[in-house]
This record gives sequence, structure tokens and C-alpha cells, in this order.
Amino acid sequence: MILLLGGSGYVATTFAKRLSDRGLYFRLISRRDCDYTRRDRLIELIDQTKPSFLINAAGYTGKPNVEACEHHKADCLLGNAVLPGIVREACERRDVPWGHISSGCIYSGSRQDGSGFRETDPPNFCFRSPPCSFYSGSKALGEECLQGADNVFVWRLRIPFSNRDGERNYLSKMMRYERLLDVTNSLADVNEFVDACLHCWQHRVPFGVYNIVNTGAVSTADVVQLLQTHRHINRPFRYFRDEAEFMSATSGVPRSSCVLDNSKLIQTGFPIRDVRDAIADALRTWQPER
Ligand SMILES: NC(=O)C1=CN([C@@H]2O[C@H](COP(=O)(O)OP(=O)(O)OC[C@H]3O[C@@H](n4cnc5c(N)ncnc54)[C@H](OP(=O)(O)O)[C@@H]3O)[C@@H](O)[C@H]2O)C=CC1
Ligand SMILES: Cc1cn([C@H]2C[C@H](O)[C@@H](COP(=O)(O)OP(=O)(O)O[C@H]3O[C@@H](C)C(=O)[C@@H](O)[C@H]3O)O2)c(=O)[nH]c1=O
Repeated sequence: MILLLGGSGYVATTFAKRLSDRGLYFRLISRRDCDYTRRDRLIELIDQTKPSFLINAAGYTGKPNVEACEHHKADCLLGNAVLPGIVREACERRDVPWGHISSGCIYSGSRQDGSGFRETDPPNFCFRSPPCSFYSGSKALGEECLQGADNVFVWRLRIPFSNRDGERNYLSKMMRYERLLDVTNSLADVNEFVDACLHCWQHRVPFGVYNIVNTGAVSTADVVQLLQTHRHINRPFRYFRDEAEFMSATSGVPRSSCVLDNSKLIQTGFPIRDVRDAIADALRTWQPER
């Protein structure tokens, strides 16, 4: 049985759907059912349910976006930096292997030679390497709390998308924002992300940090071109002149735009798709929100 924390969240519900589809037994836990942010409660839950694996898909992301983290710093630190350490302690005490959802947003840009950041590169968009958003800083601290742990996967997600229209889907956002910031990013099809995480556990690949993104990177303009081709959206898309204009027109919170290298994941045998193919496929099979 798999314990899945973060019950009401976007990523946890995606895991729940994929686990159900595969007929894998799991329990989706919300803080409403059990306050897993308290170590004693989490240990009790583990003792009662005896999971073979635990997935921590809980954290503070901010609604409608990471800007909210700047105004809710305590909740953000609790969810992203303190909670991973609590889950670590509980899982180590009860010898339960587990996976933690981290974020690629602890990086900005790419390596000097233009290639993507590897798992061994230190974060460069975090409190120890400012500037950063409060969200990114808190996620990097969360990873630090897991350093040295030997029974955990740290799965880095980045800018999720899928074929289901919705407020958390990057492709929906690109269709709805009045103006776009033209940056280059690695992205992840959220269903493929979940499948890759489950592959890590089911195939017993070595524990550690994994960048779980589709292969390659795309600019916003590339994504717009794919929207025009596959969704036939022919209205003009408007762009911010540059990041400075984006910052002054929005609430001034910097975003991480970055490229991640996923070759460590690919070496485990998971056949993740090229990002352009994955976006094109999502747009071709698009399910509009009702
Ligand atoms: N969505 C994204 O773009 C990305 C998300 N991630 C990471 O994935 C994880 C899940 O994100 P996502 O599902 O999108 O987020 P959501 O905000 O949709 O859900 C997170 C869930 O975590 C639980 N939670 C536990 N502690 C807190 C807290 N202090 N504040 C708020 N919620 C808390 C809540 O569930 P409940 O109360 O039901 O237990 C909440 O619904 C996070 O760690 C996030 O950093 C990484 C990269 C990209
Ligand atoms: C607000 C806004 C953003 N953007 C761009 C900036 C950025 O490249 C992209 C996403 O920005 P948003 O503000 O929508 O989302 P943001 O909250 O920054 O998204 C992030 O959420 C957290 C939880 C993560 O971990 C990240 O991986 C990422 O998914 O959209 C625009 O083009 N126009 C806009 O008006």
C-alpha cells in the first residue's frame, strides 16, 4: 500500500488517478483526515496503515501562482521546507522508503555551455544564491533537509501541463494570459511525470534526486506556435517586452526560467518524450474545461 500525502492537491490527485488506473492500492491523505504536518500524527498513521512506500505530494504553491508565497511566508516555509524534514524523520523511524515532489524552479537559466542543469549542480535561484522567489527559496531548503537521506527519491517537477484544460495547466495559462513572457523552459507532462516517479519506485532504481521533465526545452514563442498549429488559435498573442516589464506589470516576483537535463532519468530506462511532441500531443487531444 502506498500512502499519498497532499490529498486535495493537483499533483496528489494526478498520482491518485494514475495509481487507480494501474490498480495499485493507495490511500490519499489530506490534512483534513490526518494532520501529517505533525510528526507524531504521521508516525501513528504509518503504524496504522503499514505502507510499503509513501509519496509526499504536499506543499505550498500559492494560488493563483507563486506570487502568493511572498504574502504567506510561514505557510510556505512549513509546507515546503519544514514538512519534508518531518516526513523524513517519520519515514526513517519506521523504515519506509518514500518519494518527495520537489521543483526545478530552484534554478535559473542553463549551464554555461547552454546545456541543462544536472542533479549534481547546486541551485542558483534560492535563498543561498539570490535573487529568487520565496517559493523557490523554500523548495531549495526543503531539498537541503533531505540531504544525506538514503531511502528517498527527490523528484523535481517543472511547469506541469496536460491535455486537460485547467487553471494549473501551463498550456491553459498560455491561452488565457493577456500578455506572455518569452522565456525558455523545461516543462513536464504531469501524467508522464507521475508515471516516471512510479517507474522509479516499481523498478527500484537507486534513490536520489531526479529531474523529471520532458526532453529538451521550449520558448514561449515555440509554445505559441504549437497552439496556433494544433488548436488553430489565430488571434495575436501579446508579449511583455522583457522580464523587467513583466516584473513591473505583475507583482514583481521573479520567475525561474530554466533548462534541466533529464538524462539521469532516461538512464533508468524510462522513455520520456520530447517536450515538443508531448505538447503537440496534449493539444491534439485537448479536453476543454466545461
Ligand atoms: N503545480 C506545480 O506547478 C508544481 C508543483 N510542485 C510541487 O508539487 C507539490 C504539490 O503541488 P500542487 O499539487 O501543485 O499544489 P496544491 O497547492 O494543488 O496542493 C498541495 C497540497 O498540499 C497540502 N499541504 C500540506 N501542507 C501545506 C501547506 N503548508 N500549505 C498548503 N498546502 C499544504 C494540501 O493538501 P491537504 O490539505 O489536502 O493535505 C494542498 O492541497 C508541491 O510540493 C509543489 O511545490 C513542483 C513543481 C511544479
Ligand atoms: C502571470 C504571468 C505569467 N506568465 C509566465 C511566467 C512563467 O514563465 C509562466 C508561469 O507563471 P505562472 O505565474 O503562471 O506560474 P508559477 O506560479 O510561476 O508556476 C510555477 O508554479 C510552481 C508551483 C512551480 O513549482 C513551477 O514549476 C511553476 O509551475 O507564465 C506570463 O507569460 N504572463 C503572465 O501574466
